[in-house]
Amino acid sequence: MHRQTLPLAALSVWSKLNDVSFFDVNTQDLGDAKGTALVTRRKLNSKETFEKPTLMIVPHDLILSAELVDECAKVDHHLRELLDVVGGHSLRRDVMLFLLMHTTDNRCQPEGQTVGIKNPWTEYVKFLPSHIPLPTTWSEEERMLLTGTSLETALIAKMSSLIKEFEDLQEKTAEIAWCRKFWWDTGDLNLDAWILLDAWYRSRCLELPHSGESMVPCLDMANHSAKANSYYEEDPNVGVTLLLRPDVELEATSEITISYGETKSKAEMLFSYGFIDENGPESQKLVLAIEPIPEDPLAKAKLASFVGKPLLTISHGEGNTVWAGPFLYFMCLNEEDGLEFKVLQETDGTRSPLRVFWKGSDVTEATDTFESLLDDHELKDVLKLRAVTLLEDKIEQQLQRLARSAEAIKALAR
Ligand SMILES: C[S@@+](CC[C@H](N)C(=O)[O-])C[C@H]1O[C@@H](n2cnc3c(N)ncnc32)[C@H](O)[C@@H]1O
Repeated sequence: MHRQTLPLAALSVWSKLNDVSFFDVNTQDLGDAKGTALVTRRKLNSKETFEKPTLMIVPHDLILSAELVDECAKVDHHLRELLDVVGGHSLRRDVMLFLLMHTTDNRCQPEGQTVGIKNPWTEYVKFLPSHIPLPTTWSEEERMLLTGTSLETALIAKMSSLIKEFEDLQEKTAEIAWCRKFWWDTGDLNLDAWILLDAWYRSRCLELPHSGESMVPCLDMANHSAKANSYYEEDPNVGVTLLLRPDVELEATSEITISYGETKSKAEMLFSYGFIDENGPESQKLVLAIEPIPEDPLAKAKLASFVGKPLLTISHGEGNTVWAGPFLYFMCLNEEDGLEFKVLQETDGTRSPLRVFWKGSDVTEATDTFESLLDDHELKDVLKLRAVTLLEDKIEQQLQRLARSAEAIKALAR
């Protein structure tokens, strides 16, 4: 999408105009590896002081949260119209529509009107990067690198939901004159632009105690570290404050970092932020989707009635490898073993949803606990062996896929 950008050097002017205070902190471009970052202007020390050194204050009215979207939609009839037609699905999608309005080029219409009402975000979006290395923005070849990893199916699902959202936007706004003029007739708005809006949101939003999931201008220039030297707080009367952690001593031009989430796995970091922090949690996890056996006549009923998602998780940490796959136990059972599906007649004559019975007892709410339900069965060892055999098959298939992916990576590197 054609959009205006502003150099990082102009951010200090924007900050002054919008009352964002920086204390001893600058923004700096760290190049392709990390993009923009916050760095110290001078040596800072939080050791031996009682005051928590404040690095930045962002006023409350700049926080892009559900509240700001609602407030803006009250005065901006174009944004209101857009939200009425395609909004209301999720906060993420509403914020993406808000950002879309602010990136829509405000070239004058013939009658002298512009689209959307200006606010501080109209300029701030011009500082946001045009590329974020989230897997959704990777090329086909780069996506191949995820073959056989936990992210492969997650990325396929994410791409298909982004495509659906974009097509929905296109279809529902096709007859709105200003959308047609600025987006569709010019071809200015395409799927890549929608993917970038999603990447902005996911890589820059954070959870605030009062405002909820939000984007905070300027604070969103802070990069992540598992050993972050700073943290943020929200005061609803003031806004968001960035503070130096206690016992931190930093030289001038050191990077100021925050934590994007201490418990996030490496896969989650790559999926939502486009990088892996080598200092992040050590444990390695592989999550695979399990499909029922195609010849199983009960396959559809099992999928429909399983509590939770049919996943296999293999985790490795502290010298130990463990697996969990409750669907495998359910998947390997047949009617002869004691499994039954029934649709019951309710007292009002209606039919109940599918119910699952194991050896005569209703276990509809417990289909993810078959590993223990099997313990009372006279053939429990045989049944459990079937589940382990399915697990072995799944791992074997996975190893073959990983080997093919390794060959593809070698070919790419040549
Ligand atoms: C909230 S933004 C931080 C500012 C960003 N660097 C920029 O250029 O605008 C989050 C993005 O910064 C980058 N990033 C943050 N921490 C990083 C790190 N430790 N290593 C590599 N990239 C990082 C990733 O691209 C991530 O999606």
